Formats: sequence, structure tokens, C-alpha cells
Amino acid sequence: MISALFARNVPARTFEVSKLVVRVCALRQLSDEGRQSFRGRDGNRSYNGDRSSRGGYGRNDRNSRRPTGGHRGTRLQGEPPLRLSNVVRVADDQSSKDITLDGLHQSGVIDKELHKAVSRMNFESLTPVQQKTIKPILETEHDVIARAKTGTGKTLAFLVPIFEHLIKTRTESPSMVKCVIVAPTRDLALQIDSEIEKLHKNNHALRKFKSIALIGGSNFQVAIKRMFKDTPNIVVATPGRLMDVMSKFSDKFFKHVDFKVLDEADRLLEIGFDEDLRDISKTLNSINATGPEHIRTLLFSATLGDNVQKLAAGIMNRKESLFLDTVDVNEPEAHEKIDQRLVISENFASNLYAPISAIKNRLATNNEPFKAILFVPTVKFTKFYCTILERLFPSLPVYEFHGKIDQRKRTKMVGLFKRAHEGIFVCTDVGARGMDFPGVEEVLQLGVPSELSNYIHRIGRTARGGKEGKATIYLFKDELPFIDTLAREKNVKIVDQDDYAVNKDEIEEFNSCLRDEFMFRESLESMLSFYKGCEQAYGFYMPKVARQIANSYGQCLMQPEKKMPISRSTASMRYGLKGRIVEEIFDCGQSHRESYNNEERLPNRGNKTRNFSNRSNQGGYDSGRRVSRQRWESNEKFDNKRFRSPNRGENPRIDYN
Ligand SMILES: Nc1ncnc2c1ncn2[C@@H]1O[C@H](COP(=O)(O)OP(=O)(O)OP(=O)(O)O)[C@@H](O)[C@H]1O
Repeated sequence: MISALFARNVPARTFEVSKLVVRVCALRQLSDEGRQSFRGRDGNRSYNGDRSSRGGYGRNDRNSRRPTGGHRGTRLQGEPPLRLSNVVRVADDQSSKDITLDGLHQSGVIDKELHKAVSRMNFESLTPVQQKTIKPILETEHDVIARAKTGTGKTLAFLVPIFEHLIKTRTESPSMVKCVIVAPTRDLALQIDSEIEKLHKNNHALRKFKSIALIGGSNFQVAIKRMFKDTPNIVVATPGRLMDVMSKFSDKFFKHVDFKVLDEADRLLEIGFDEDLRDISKTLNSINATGPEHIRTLLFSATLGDNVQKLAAGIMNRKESLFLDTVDVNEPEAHEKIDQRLVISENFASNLYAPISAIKNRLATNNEPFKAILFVPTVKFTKFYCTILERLFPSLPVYEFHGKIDQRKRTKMVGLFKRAHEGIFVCTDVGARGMDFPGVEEVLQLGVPSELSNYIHRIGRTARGGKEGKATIYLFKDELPFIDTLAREKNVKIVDQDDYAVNKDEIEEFNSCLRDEFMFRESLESMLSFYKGCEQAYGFYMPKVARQIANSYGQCLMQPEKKMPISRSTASMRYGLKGRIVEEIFDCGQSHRESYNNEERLPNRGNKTRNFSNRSNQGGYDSGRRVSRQRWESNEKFDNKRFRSPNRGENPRIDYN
């Protein structure tokens, strides 16, 4: 047990555990009644009281995917409560700021082969999170929780100690998985695996420590064959696919795991993923050859609050975890090198033009190549907005990225944009976390993120690796409660604010590009669902937001009297709208049904109609019953069909085939 002194910023002199001067976080014990609140009537844990809300994504039967030895994450009656790890916040240690890669090698912390591989990445120095975490992970036996801002090298901060551990234990069970790294999205898992490949390339001596990425959307049999052939020491996986593999081969591959790493840990431990992570953790512990508490857990993220020990309950094996924080308690989690800006539009329709106006202005005033990421709320809106951007900026590559795109194509597109020197990467929040695209000049956000923390992660796609960047969020007035929520809960205050007023030419230009009314309407319907889903989280008033979205239909079509066709039942069931407002803002009459049916029977105008299966885990997350994911699911539910824009030849949209 660490002798914990309630020190006031007394930097630890050395990292010997006995001398560790720490401040113990106020422990937040989950009271029994607190736990009971997590249990539904049938004694099973449920969130928001309705199990169907989690099971309702058309998911495969979860039990068929349960890893052997574990049972559903719900704790049965009488089962011991989840144990909370005692989180020990490690005070800033001035000496860690002097830690260098050479110093780690000279002091014997890292092996020469690993030193060679990392030094060939030609970084000037270690980042604060690397300086603060590598030694404690290698020199103590504790679980570790690490918080560091976006783009500050957290991936290497856990890969370096993992490889050092593999080097040190290379003679013990050499053909077994010793480290499991879990990521919330397939693309991030693949990215981490590619970082491992970089270390292999930089020093072939490390190639013996093979890794494999286990992600949904890829061929299961091929992955298993590779597991048997390569006998990897590192598995990088998304939760769903990891559970699939463990349910069949846990004893074969996973009995000698020493480390499990959760990248974007707060995302993985929130409602929707947490059950899977607890099941994975329980199974790994139960089959571990050394013992049920052998595996050490490393949690990494840019957004980890004091509730982390509650989040991590049932995941951490050690009685105490070190909270290695490179962000001061009162400091905003947003990276200080990001120049944040807010642009406010009068209404939803104007807000649709605002990013376009900004892109046009950037291209007109600066000849440098423009590489930017544009986040939008839903899949359907992503598709729609890409068609508009392609027509307005025919010479600027447009990358459409979301969970409904085939994984193979997504992977190719990520590679293209990583190498691109210009282009607009238009995506939903599936691209918000962890993705490392060099040279992104600006992050644009049209509308709010699917969850508050994702604002920090979205803007963190720029200003990476010590560089600077810009981030602009475009909101209409009824979305401004989000800004208050951001300031209150994340201590992020956007000082630089502007108003945007659309002009007639811009409306006409937008209208000239809007050729697929059916697609436009569906994109607006998906936005209605999305905003309904985040109404409470951000303090929105849905009737006002819905009115704005519905009015934009006629405004953008330049037929202000034209109302958005939506049935009364849909307005009520999906968007919680009843009474007079429904008649005011929607066309609920007969014409609606006729037009809708006619659209449904639209002759295929030579466009590719891509029918997406409605399976839940198409979203790029292989497991996910989270509440906020429901928004995407409900939006993505509408994304089951699409008419490709008629004049696709105009702009070389990155066709990643
Ligand atoms: N010591 C270093 N010095 C400079 N750049 C570095 C260093 N370590 C890593 N990088 C680079 O910084 C960029 C961001 O690294 P990484 O993706 O690991 O950040 P992160 O902290 O995980 O970000 P996020 O929170 O968004 O996931 C990468 O391009 C990586 O190559």
C-alpha cells in the first residue's frame, strides 16, 4: 500500500514507490443503493431503466458472443459488487520533465533494440505523457490511468513499455498473446497496429514480437488463421471482435496476458461498451495462467475525469492505480495550441452555408493547399453535404467517411487522407477520437458533437505532435446552450466568436447544388433524430430546433412555403412533437404520403443505389449499445438507402476502390 501523504504539490523526488508523495483522490465509493439503481427490475443491470434500449440495435445475440468463462456483464444477485480501484493521483514531478529516450536507455529502463526503433522516429524529445508514464509502467506493479491532451503521443506512451515488457519476457510463453490493446473504433485499432508496424520497420529485431488487429468488418476466418500462423504477442482489437475471438479461442491464445490497454478509455467504459469491457476483463482474469489478478490495466485518454475510478470499476485488478495526469486539475482538456472559434448563424438554414462560405474564403485568400476535417452529426447528412461540397469545390478532393462505408474502403480512405496534402475529410464522430492525420490545418464542425467529450477529441484532430491548428464550430442560435454546457462541464470557453449572415447569392448557389430533394429531406430527418437524442444532454428545446430544421427545407429549396413532409406519427414518435407545431412546420397531409411514395419509386437515374444493411455494428464500433450511439443508430436507420448524386463525374471525389 502506498504511504499516501496529503501533499500540496510537493514534487516527488524519485519514483521509488515507498517515497512516492501522492495526493489520494477522494474515493467515490459506489454506495449499494447506487449500484441498485443500475439494476433493472429483473435484477439485471440496465441503463436508463430499459434493457431494450441497449439491446435494441438489432445486435446479434450477445450471449453467442460471450467469451467462455464469462457471463453477461450484468452481475447476478448476490455477486460481489464491482471493486473500485484506489486511484492515486501522482503529483507533477519536475524531474520527469528531464526524462529523455537516451536517458531511459542509459538507465536501463528500455532495451537498446527498443531505443533504436523509437529514436529512428526522429522525435526531438519525449512528450510529457511519455516522460510521465513509461517509467512507472515499467518500474511499478500498479495499474495506470493516464490523461494527456490530444495529439501528445499517448500511443507511444503505452507501446514503449509494452515492447520493453515483451523484450524482458521473450523467453516466457513466446508464442502467446501478452498484451491486449482495445480501441473503440476499427480505424483507431488499425492505426495503433500500424504504429507497431513502424517500430518493426525501424528495427527488425522487434519483429519477433508480432501483432494483429482484430476488428469487425474484416474476415473472421482470415484473422483466426493469422492468429494460428503468427502467434502474435500483441492483439489490437475492437471489443466486439475481441469477444468473438475470445469466445472460441480464449484458452488457446489468451492465458498469458500480462497487460491490457484501453485507448480512449472513457469512451470504452461508458454505457454501451462497459459491459463488454467488463466481460473481456473477467474472462482474461479467469483463464490467466498466473492468477486472476495478474493482468495490469493501462487506461489512456485525453478526457478522463475524477469519475474514472467509477468508470473503471471491475476493470482494474490492482488495489491501487496511479493516475498520471499531464493536465492540471483546473486546466481545460482542450489543447492550448488549438485556436478555437465559434460562428453563430441566425437559423439552421444559414448554418448550412456557413462552413461553405468559410472554405470558399480560405481557398480564395490562400494559395496553400487546404487540408481540413469537417465533422457533421449524422451519416445521412455526411452523404448529403459531400454532394454539395463536390459541386461547389470541384477541384478540392472530398472524402466521405462514416460507419456505413465498407471497412475496406474506409481503411483505404484513411490511408489516402493521411498522405494527402489537401482535401476535406467529411465525417461523423466515428472519426472524432484518436485518428492521426498529419497536416490538418483546421477542424470544422457543423453542429454539435454526439457527446460532450467528443468536442475535445474532434478539435484534437489538428495541432498534433507539437504543431498548431484551428478549430471552428458552426452553430445556429438554438444550439448555443451547447456552448454553456461546454464551458460548465469542460471548462472550455470559446472567446473568438463571430456572427454569420447568409447572403442571397450563397442561398442560390447552394440551391443550385441541391439536386436530390429526397436525399436532402432524409438528411434533415436524420438531423431531427440526432438533435432529439442530445436534447437533454445539451439543454436544447426540441420544438425550436425542429422548427429550424424543418424551415430549412423550404428555405434551401428556395420555396419558403414548402413544408417538410413528415407524418404526425413520425413527428410524435421520433421527435416527441405533438399538436400545433407539427401542423405548422411539417406537411403531414396527403401530399406527403404521395410525394414520399413517389420518391420511393423514383426510377434509378443511373445512380448507384447503395443499400446498407441495417446491422448495428456497421457503425465502425464493434460493440456499442451506448445511449449516444442510439442517436447514430436512429439516424443511421435512415441511411439504409441512397441515391448517388446525378453528376458525380464533376468532382474527383476520392473513389477509394
Ligand atoms: N515524442 C514525440 N515528439 C513529437 N511527436 C510525437 C512524439 N510521439 C508521438 N508523436 C507524434 O504525435 C502525433 C500524435 O500521436 P498520438 O496519435 O499517439 O497522439 P494521442 O495523444 O494518442 O492523440 P489522441 O488523444 O488524439 O488519440 C503522431 O503523429 C505521433 O507520431
